Amino acid sequence: MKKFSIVIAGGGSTYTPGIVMMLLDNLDRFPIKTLKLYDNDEERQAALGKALDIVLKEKAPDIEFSYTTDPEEAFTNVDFCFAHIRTGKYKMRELDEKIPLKHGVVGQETCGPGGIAYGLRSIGDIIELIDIMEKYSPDCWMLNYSNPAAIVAEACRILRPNSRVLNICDMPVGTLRRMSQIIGKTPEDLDVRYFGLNHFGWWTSVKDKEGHEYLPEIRDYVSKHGYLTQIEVDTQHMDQSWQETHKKAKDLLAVEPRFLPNTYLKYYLYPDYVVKVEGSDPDYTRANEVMDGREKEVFSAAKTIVEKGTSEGSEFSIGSHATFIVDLARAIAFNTHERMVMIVENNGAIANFDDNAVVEVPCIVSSDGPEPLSQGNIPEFERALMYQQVTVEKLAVQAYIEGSYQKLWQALILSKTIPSAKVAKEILDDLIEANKEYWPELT
Ligand SMILES: NC(=O)c1ccc[n+]([C@@H]2O[C@H](COP(=O)([O-])OP(=O)(O)OC[C@H]3O[C@@H](n4cnc5c(N)ncnc54)[C@H](O)[C@@H]3O)[C@@H](O)[C@H]2O)c1
Ligand SMILES: O=P(O)(O)OC[C@H]1O[C@H](O[C@H]2[C@H](O)[C@@H](O)[C@@H](O)O[C@@H]2CO)[C@H](O)[C@@H](O)[C@@H]1O
Ligand SMILES: [Mn+2]
Repeated sequence: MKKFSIVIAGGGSTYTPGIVMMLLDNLDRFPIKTLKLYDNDEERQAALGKALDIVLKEKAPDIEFSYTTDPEEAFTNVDFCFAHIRTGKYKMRELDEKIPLKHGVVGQETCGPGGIAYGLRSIGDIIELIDIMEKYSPDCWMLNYSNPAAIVAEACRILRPNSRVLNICDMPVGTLRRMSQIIGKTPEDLDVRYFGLNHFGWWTSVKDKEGHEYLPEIRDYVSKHGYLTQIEVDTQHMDQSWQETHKKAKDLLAVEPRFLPNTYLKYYLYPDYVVKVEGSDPDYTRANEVMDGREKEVFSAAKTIVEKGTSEGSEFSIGSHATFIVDLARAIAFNTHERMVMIVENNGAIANFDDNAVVEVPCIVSSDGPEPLSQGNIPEFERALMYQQVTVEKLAVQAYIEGSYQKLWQALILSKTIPSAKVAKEILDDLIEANKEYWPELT
């Protein structure tokens, strides 16, 4: 079997060890020749790189492993770039969450004003990464997890329409894992129909390979418990705030009882609840929870491995969300025609939605990339919500490209998370100040 060369961009990410461990667990399905880490923060990446060097020497000495901050070295002779960068790091995520909250508005990584702010920081760095990849390895595919995926994907569609970049999200697979537990199956047993935008969608069917429809059974469970399941499905997302999110799916289902909701809809359908009842603490948000939790755990595990000179007894855990990346890379590398929920240009997949909208739908993935599967017409309620949100995403990208204050203000006004043009302006002005180092100048 051919061996592949991979660069992980955002090598210092908290997800890097989980992805590397998962790659090692799948070497029989996806053999690796070279594995490189690339980051623009040398110190952060080296902390993980040194530990992973030890892990790889112990577990897969044949793989050529290295880490670098040099783009040419990182991107030369690679088949795949797995990208998960965070422009501005957790320091800026914290501000994305805290600034809106100060104005009584949802403060979230990818939704509402925080997501828009993050989007305007991410676009430039992602486009730069694509250009570097194309310069040094023109046939390379980028599997891009970097958030906010909806805005990043729209920017790629406009600015690099022919590039081999696939923007992806693990939420659909993560939630399918929960659904499969509810009905005593595994995700591999199930095929779904799904429509929406990234972090904004609904499942309309969950069937096994014999064609049995499980939607009613899952809906019945979700109407009582949300997606909360008894088994620990995911070591990284069991914090209280995520439990609340999975539970809240119950109330999302009440709004549209026919379909199963993506949990991120809570920020748009229950923003008042999120801010006032759920206990969004303006001084301690998810960014703080992640810095005190996942980031500390991952970096202290790395430190222990380096100090002991071995990974025995203090191993990194396998990233549960990371299997999606291997399945996707395999689909491209081996033309597997796997069915996966992907972020793509609509082009008729949702019949009564704009062709040029970036949507999230099931696709068949082959060596040519994803081919969207038709989801037919969607109901008026969902269509209207989606149209409002996709316009937010389009305006944000246009604002970035044109340097337009007006368009960014309009994007914020249109976000269902924001109550008025006045509040939108106040938040925008605070975000501009906080993002001076990262955003284009807006006039
Ligand atoms: N799409 C999804 O469903 C999904 C799932 C999980 C995580 N993510 C995303 O993955 C990313 C990483 O998340 P994290 O919590 O581990 O963040 P993190 O801050 O731990 O890691 C991000 C890394 O990217 C690096 N970086 C920033 N700009 C860069 C650039 N221009 N070039 C190279 N490296 C750069 C940083 O130095 C940092 O080491 C985020 O964008 C997050 O939203 C997406
Ligand atoms: O708040 P964070 O940084 O812990 O997580 C934010 C990411 O959450 C989603 O991904 C989850 C997924 O929902 C869960 O099921 C599991 O598989 O883990 C994923 C993260 O590894 C979301 O899709 C991402 O876009 C967010 O970045
Ligand atoms: Mn996601």
